[in-house]
Amino acid sequence: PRTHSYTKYNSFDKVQSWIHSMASSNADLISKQTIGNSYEGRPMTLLKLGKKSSSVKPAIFMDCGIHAREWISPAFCQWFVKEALSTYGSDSQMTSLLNEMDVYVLPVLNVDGYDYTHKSNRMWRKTRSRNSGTSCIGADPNRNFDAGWCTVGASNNPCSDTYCGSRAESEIEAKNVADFIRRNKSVIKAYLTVHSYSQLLLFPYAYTFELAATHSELMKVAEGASAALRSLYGTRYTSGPAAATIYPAAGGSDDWAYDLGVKYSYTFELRDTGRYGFLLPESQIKPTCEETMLAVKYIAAYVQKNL
Ligand SMILES: NCCCCC[C@@H](C[SeH])C(=O)O
Ligand SMILES: [Zn+2]
Ligand SMILES: [Zn+2]
Repeated sequence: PRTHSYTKYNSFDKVQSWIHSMASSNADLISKQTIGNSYEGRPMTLLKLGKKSSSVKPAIFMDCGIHAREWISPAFCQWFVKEALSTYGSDSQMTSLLNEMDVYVLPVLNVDGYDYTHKSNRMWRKTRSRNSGTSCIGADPNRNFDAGWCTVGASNNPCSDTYCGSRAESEIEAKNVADFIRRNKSVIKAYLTVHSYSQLLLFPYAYTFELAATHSELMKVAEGASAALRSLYGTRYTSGPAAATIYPAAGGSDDWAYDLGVKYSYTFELRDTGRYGFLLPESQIKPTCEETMLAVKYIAAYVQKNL
């Protein structure tokens, strides 16, 4: 049967059926909405976690699977949803968080690419959009946002894995996310985007070496989150502004959200540091998700305290 598992890398179809079953599991705490379709017509289904309320609540937005081959990322978003729903009512912090805030979770942003890595090319990164004038397919959705678009750390060659696209938000998947965040920017207080690998907790900017206006606060929170993560299994993360900590890279979703006014904007690079890389064994899904929960909850608690 189409069995979904939190400790396996689930196919797109399994994730989709899981999303629907979660959304119908607890109408008081979770609902779903499709924020648009992908290039190949797959739905981009967003889960909204949080105690149902007639008034608008401040929110956190988290996306996973923007890069197709980074399978541990969607696995974490699924884990987060399970943890949130199963510990609401028993874990005081999660209960407080979901009472006071909403948490939007997009389990798989790059749905076409994710499906393609399961069926064709495990190492695919980009979207699956057709580029004119070449047989090379797709653009890097994390170079496609309107943030210093294509100025640094991106390529204008459609055959490159960091192709920035024909224009900012040329990729419908990036546009669907940007549209949703724009529509809700008055309530979205934090943006988290989950990638792998390298064990890094990055924050703006990647499109410039200039420090963000709130650099010291972003750094303080990142260091606290990394320490929380490390407390479980000793996994070591490096925190810092992306340009200097990993590499300069324009067009990123985190830089774009930060410049839109989302004060707390972070990119996670989950396990490992290169031994398995994108091919992280399923045996590491559970420990990776457990430790990452601590970091995400740390950030969420900080955001909630500073509403
Ligand atoms: N906004 C860019 C943050 C730094 C780069 C993150 C990595 C994740 Se695979 C990348 O998009 O190359
Ligand atoms: Zn990535
Ligand atoms: Zn990465």
